[in-house]
Amino acid sequence: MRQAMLEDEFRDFQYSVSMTTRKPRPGEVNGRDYYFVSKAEFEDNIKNDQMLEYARYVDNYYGTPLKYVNQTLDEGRDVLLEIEVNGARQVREKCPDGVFIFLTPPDLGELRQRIEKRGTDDEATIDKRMDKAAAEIKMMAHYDYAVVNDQVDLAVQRIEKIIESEHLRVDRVLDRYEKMIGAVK
Ligand SMILES: Nc1ncnc2c1ncn2[C@@H]1O[C@H](COP(=O)(O)OP(=O)(O)OP(=O)(O)O)[C@@H](O)[C@H]1O
Ligand SMILES: Nc1nc2c(ncn2[C@@H]2O[C@H](COP(=O)(O)O)[C@@H](O)[C@H]2O)c(=O)[nH]1
Repeated sequence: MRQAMLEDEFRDFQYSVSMTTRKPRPGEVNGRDYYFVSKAEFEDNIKNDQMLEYARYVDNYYGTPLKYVNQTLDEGRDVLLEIEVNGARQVREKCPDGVFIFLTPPDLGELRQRIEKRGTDDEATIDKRMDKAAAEIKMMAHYDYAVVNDQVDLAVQRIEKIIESEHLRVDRVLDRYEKMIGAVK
């Protein structure tokens, strides 16, 4: 589902395309779903400080290239990162005003069925992904919101509401109102 659904629903937001050393799944397109790179290329990006964050996840690197995120934020637009928990912790440290949403399956049995149905992973990899999923749920306390992905359209609506509300937070708009008051003095 990745960005196809999200971009459709969140027209004002830019989805950040991650970099990974994972092999593309059937139908995945380089530069749209991920930048698929070699381990050496990924490690070069780390060495050259070109990643906002990165992590190892089930035998592969995943990370967010910094350049695109900075460019989008400089244009005054929101950036949507869909990343695992270790990366999210790094982003929290670097971007404390970010909003952190924990997206969770209805339960782990359902998640296993979904991954099996996708048909892209062998049994050992599915086991590793399930272990990760269980461990990640323990990190939920470090997030701002929890959204259950029971149905994609409902999950999207919940995320959209969070983003809308976050834009209305006083600490995000106060500056604008103070300028308004200042202008009439
Ligand atoms: N609400 C849902 N109902 C049914 N199937 C779903 C739902 N959400 C996701 N899926 C499917 O479950 C599988 C695993 O989804 P999941 O979101 O974990 O992986 P993904 O979309 O490939 O991206 P990523 O793991 O990188 O976040 C995918 O095949 C996805 O299409
Ligand atoms: N830390 C990061 N995690 C990422 C990034 N892009 C994706 N992910 C997460 O990896 C797992 C596995 O993804 P999959 O496509 O192989 O199923 C999943 O939890 C993604 O959210 C990233 O840039 N940084």
